[in-house]
Amino acid sequence: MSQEEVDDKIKQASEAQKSWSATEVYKRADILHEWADRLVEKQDQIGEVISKEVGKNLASAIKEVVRTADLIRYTAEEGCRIHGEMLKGDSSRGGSSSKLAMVEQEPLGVVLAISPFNYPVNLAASKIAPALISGNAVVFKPASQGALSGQLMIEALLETDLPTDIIQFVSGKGSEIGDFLVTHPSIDMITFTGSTETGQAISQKAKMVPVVLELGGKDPAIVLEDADLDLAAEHIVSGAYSYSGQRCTAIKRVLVADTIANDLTEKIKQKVEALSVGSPEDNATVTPLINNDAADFVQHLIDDALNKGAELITGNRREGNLVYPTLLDQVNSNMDVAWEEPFGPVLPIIRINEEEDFVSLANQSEYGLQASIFTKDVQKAREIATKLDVGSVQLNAKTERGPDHFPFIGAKNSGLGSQGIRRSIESMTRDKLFILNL
Ligand SMILES: NC(=O)C1=CN([C@@H]2O[C@H](COP(=O)(O)OP(=O)(O)OC[C@H]3O[C@@H](n4cnc5c(N)ncnc54)[C@H](OP(=O)(O)O)[C@@H]3O)[C@@H](O)[C@H]2O)C=CC1
Ligand SMILES: O=C(O)[C@H](O)COP(=O)(O)O
Repeated sequence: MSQEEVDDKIKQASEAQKSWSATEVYKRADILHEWADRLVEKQDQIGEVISKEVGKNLASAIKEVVRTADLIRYTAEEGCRIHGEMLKGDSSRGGSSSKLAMVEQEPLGVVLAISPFNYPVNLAASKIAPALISGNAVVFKPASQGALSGQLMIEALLETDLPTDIIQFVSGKGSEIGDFLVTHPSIDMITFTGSTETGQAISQKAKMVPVVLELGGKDPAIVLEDADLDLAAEHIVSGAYSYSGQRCTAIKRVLVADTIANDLTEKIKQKVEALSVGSPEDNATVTPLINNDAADFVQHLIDDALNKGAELITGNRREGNLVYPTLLDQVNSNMDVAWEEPFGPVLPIIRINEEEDFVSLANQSEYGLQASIFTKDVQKAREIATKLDVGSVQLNAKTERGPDHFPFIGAKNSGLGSQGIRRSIESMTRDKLFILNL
């Protein structure tokens, strides 16, 4: 789309929003439920397009559509439970009980939703549904690779009774229309998921509008001496390699006590070598990466680590965009793979000798999305968790965003604000007071 077309779309959204915010919440909820029904009906069709468009295995792509329908239904229900509050004035010194404030949640206006390629339906709906239930209009810009899936999802929404101008689908490269969108005077809020680089640029350009950002990560799996190593290996492999590591919440480094590192590495190796590698149509776990640059970057991380003395446990094979699952041991802080987010199927193992290094190394990262701790000692896990500079800590399980109603937060360069159904609704509304002076 040209900037003129985008401008028209934003104006239409802004105009339509006024009557939408006056529409009863139960009617907005009915529309969202209908949207969820349509998505479930079309799960095979949309799943196939996701799979072909972003190379996600077909079963996971279909699962993404069904998960999204659940998210939308939960959002519709949650929106019906937002009631505001009543405050009495006599709780502050000098105040009076004849002053009563009704606090209501008002929509912000037009929400700009920008989503990444890797969950083109789920991460779009997790922005669109909360915006709609709270009375906002939405301008939705999908990732260019992911735009067809996004369009199908919006077509399903437009089959409901939603007034058509409330949702505006805007296509075009972020590098061409991104700045125009994020600085447009009729955009009242920006909700973005994508890379840290793009997110930081958006937050610098956006003028006086709330911005919620979910960005990159370098989630560590911290494995303590007493951990159940079979459980840890199972979660680490599924966390690191599913969808070829193209998840913000993928496990992107293992910090393991040196005394158990050999055993853990062997268990991880066996599971990695059992992963299916191949095409999305055949439901392989590891499939070709989104583009050639992404595969080049992962290859650079592997080469850099090997040149600097890392030990290749398995992998380091490539066919075009397809990078075979790669496991590296003896990784140290001088290697790029210790710090960079690969967004691909390479996992570094970093051996830890001093207990305090678990936390210090985890926190040295610029990112702070999630962390996993594997141990039988809940008290110790809790002590470590309180020191980790991340949004969420998982005990004895892989890092992950779901379930979708949990708050999802990125600390440091991993984000700004909080998502998760209720938090997303709150981020798209503001308090408005009507004060009775009786
Ligand atoms: N924390 C989280 O919740 C998640 C974080 N991510 C992170 O996202 C990254 C991968 O996703 P990817 O799609 O490559 O991320 P990008 O940052 O490249 O793109 C994300 C979105 O931003 C758009 N965009 C690009 N440039 C601009 C701009 N100047 N202004 C406005 N919008 C712009 C893109 O459009 P276009 O495609 O047209 O360039 C796309 O829609 C990883 O770093 C990953 O960690 C991913 C999922 C979840
Ligand atoms: O983009 C991502 O990585 C998603 O937010 C991950 O979601 P999940 O951890 O629930 O799969």
